[in-house]
Amino acid sequence: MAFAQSHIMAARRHQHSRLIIEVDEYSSNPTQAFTFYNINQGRFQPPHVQMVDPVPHDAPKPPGYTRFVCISDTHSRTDPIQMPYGDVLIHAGDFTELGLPSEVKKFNEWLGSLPYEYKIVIAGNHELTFDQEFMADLIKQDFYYFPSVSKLKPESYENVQSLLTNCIYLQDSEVTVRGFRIYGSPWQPWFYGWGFNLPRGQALLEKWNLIPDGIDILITHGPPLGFLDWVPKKMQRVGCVELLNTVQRRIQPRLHVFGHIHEGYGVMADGTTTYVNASVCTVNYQPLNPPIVIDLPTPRNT
Ligand SMILES: Nc1nc2c(ncn2[C@@H]2O[C@H](COP(=O)(O)O)[C@@H](O)[C@H]2O)c(=O)[nH]1
Ligand SMILES: [Mn+2]
Ligand SMILES: [Mn+2]
Repeated sequence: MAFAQSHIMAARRHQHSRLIIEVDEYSSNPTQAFTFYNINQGRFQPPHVQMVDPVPHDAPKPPGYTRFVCISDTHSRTDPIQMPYGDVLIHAGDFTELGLPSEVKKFNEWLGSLPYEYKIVIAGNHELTFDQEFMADLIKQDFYYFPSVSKLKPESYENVQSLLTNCIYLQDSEVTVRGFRIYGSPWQPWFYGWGFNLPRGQALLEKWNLIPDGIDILITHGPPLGFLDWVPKKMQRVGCVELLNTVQRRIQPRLHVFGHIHEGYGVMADGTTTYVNASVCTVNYQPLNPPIVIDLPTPRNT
């Protein structure tokens, strides 16, 4: 009996224990990490890793599917975007230039004009006012790096999230819609000290460790290493190594939507997860890339 009980306990512990992701030895050099894992493991190569053609906007939705319309990096330039039919809108951050309340209100009005059943939004590094710690530091530095934000009164942005009345805003949090568990997080690797920047390695891994097991759709502002994260002018991979390891080894979502690296617009898949870089704006901040449509089978009992 004692054996049977301890055996059951061990099985339970196994069932509830979570895979621990550790900081990668190549964390601080993503280009080197990409080369190493490609040569030694073929980690980013066919046949399991492929570019994917996006679903045409006029393709009929298969019965029993939910249609996701994915956009990112609209940077207050929504007017020319042709929005396709769909059920759920996902915006992966950088909807403004500086997170000014006037920009947030305009974006919220635009969201209100769209017909989707659910609209899910996260912040990016340009939504400065959504990052409360960033704003507190900025005030201490007398707005040295962002003088145009200095005219804002703290009362106008302290509760800036509440201006987003026409969507579900996620910030290290999750929501279930149509049976899909969806998690959103704005953090990305440090680059010139914008909002929600964190150093590569342990600091970012701690944010990814907040993502619960069992998430179906992950939304982050930045890409994981090796998926639509290439910056041609620098000849660099800039995706987060810890995000890749968390996505591929622990979360294994059906869909991972991000933006941030405008040059990486497109769709890839690794056999488990479909990766969408939904940047609407090009590297010159022109809103020329169309929204990306993804159909997923709707979970039963919803
Ligand atoms: N070499 C790197 N370039 C980066 C990184 N993060 C962003 N970028 C470049 O900036 C644009 C636009 O980004 P935004 O957040 O200001 O809209 C992006 O397309 C890249 O060219 C980085 O970590 N390293
Ligand atoms: Mn952007
Ligand atoms: Mn960005």
